[in-house]
Amino acid sequence: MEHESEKRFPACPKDYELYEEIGEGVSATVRRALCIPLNEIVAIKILDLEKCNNDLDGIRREVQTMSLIDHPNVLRAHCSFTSGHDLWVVMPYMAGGSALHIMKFAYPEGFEELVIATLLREVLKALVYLHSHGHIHRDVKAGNILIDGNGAVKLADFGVSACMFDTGDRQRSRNTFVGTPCWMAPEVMQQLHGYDFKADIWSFGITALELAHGHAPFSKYPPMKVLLMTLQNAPPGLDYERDKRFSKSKEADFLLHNKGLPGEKEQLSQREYIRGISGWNFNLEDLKAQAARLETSDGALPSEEVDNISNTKDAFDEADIQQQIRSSESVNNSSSATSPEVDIQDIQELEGPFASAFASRPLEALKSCFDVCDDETDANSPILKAHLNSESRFPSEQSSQLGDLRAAKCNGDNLERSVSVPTNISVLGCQKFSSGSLLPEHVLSPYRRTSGDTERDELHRKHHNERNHSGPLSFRQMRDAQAQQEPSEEKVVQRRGRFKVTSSDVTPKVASTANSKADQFSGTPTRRTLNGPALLPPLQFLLQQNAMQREQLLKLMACVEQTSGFHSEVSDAGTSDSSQLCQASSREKELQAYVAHLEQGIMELAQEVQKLKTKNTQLERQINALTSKEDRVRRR
Ligand SMILES: Nc1ncnc2c1ncn2[C@@H]1O[C@H](COP(=O)(O)OP(=O)(O)OP(=O)(O)O)[C@@H](O)[C@H]1O
Repeated sequence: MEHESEKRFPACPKDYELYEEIGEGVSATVRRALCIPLNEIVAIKILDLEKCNNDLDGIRREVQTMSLIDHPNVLRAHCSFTSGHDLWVVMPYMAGGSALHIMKFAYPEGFEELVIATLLREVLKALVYLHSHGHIHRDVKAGNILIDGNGAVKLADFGVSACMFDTGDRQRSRNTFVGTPCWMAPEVMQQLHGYDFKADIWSFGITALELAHGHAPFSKYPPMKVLLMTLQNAPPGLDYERDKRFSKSKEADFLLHNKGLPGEKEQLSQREYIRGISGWNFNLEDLKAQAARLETSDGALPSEEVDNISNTKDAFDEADIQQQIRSSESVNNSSSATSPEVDIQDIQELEGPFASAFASRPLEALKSCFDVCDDETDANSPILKAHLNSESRFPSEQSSQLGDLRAAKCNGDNLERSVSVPTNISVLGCQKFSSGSLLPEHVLSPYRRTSGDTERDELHRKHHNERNHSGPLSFRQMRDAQAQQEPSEEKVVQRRGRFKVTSSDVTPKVASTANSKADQFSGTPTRRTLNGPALLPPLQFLLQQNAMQREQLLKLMACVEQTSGFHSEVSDAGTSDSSQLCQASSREKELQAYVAHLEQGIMELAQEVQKLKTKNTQLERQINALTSKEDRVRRR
């Protein structure tokens, strides 16, 4: 355990000299700073309390909880205090930046498997710790995986993000989300039955995909569409056709193909899935309309692109997701069937079999991604102690890749090159940088602008404009989007971390008409009892959707065959495999069978009711006969 915080960090703004901004969230900015009395560099997260609709005490409590956290993989606050309208949270400065930054500037297509495994392993340790202490992180994402100057990986933003979440019931209104809900678990979006630590596991999975692909699933889409797709589709996952570079673990194979899952569990899983979709707390048509409006109104996606997306990517994503339904259901099933303790135990147990897949000295893999800055060296870091003196050992595949990079000239002027050359390459091929290539001083930071450095600015602009719906939306971006979507700030009805739920241009949702399939599909905010008639409309709707998607897929496949150069885009969209079509149709068949089964059940119930009615009539007759007999006897 670290005991950095045993140093007394002053709780007064004048004791800190603020330097450049190193990060920006919805309601907070993060700045590098010097703690003057201790002569130590720190990071200070400055939260604008006016933008946070929680009460101050609640925030204080959360920050206090944060300072009680003591785990090498969880970033712990040194101290916190208020300054005017702001809350200052003083934290250790993580010189390596976030996994998101490293990825954006050096590995835009995602990290190597070894690096991903290493990062995730450290994050899992943090989550096991938090969950076993009854905490939910609620904001697991690459942007919150921070790396210090020694290569230690820490999960950041615990407590700080939590305090931005509130717990009130979702307003029954047409909601507008500002921010990106890419990492948000469906149950958190639904706000129906609450959520637990499993929400973190969802975000963890999304983060894994983010690290693998360079962006979170659906990150190109506007928030409302992400919301819709997350709720509508089965959980995203790796596509082993597209992601051939990743090894296929036995565990993943098991989950993907549901091998050995007993029939009863499979049924339970199916029911879970259907229960999930029939319990939506969203009006599907509203969401679609809003997503469509956002796509065109915010100028993020030109209409052509929107068409492309809706005609290609969506369709393929859908098919891709259909293929993954089995695996996701088995995951859902197993997680829902076990207690939190059991799940945590499972994670711990997984360490054994998984351990062999990781680097024997995991941080070595990370150390290849950035330099160690001597002045940032933390002698107390257990990870540093374990790894600092170790020689890098890489699997042959990675070595050859490094060899390629080694061939590249290390030129400080070439930013892209300088950020993509790992430390050990610098050591081998050229003079080692005294500070990390990924340290803010040397990496092209989106937040740091050096005057006269037009190349940086250009790259910054490029990256800033790319994927303007992915990753942490900058506050300015969100403010602009918000300005378009929300006529006034008063309309905000809820704020959940990065997400704002507003009631702008909203008329209270009137109870859906009985004929509205969409409304029936979306469900009502109160929990419904699961009965046959209630299930039929959503299932029918799902069938319809499946048919439409299949049609789209067939069209697209024909199109792909004709059009050259389209293939990469298609495969990028995550599908193109005819087996997915089979999956979709087998899913359709399964659902049809289920509908038939339900219809039969309903018929049987109707017959039963009829029998009972007849019996009832007979009993009434008997009672009448008895009563008249009794009357007659009495009269005599
Ligand atoms: N202690 C730290 N040391 C170094 N950089 C940090 C530190 N804390 C945060 N950052 C940087 O600041 C960025 C933004 O952090 P912040 O927590 O404000 O935003 P976010 O998590 O992306 O958004 P939000 O809090 O709104 O969900 C991080 O991604 C990281 O790059």
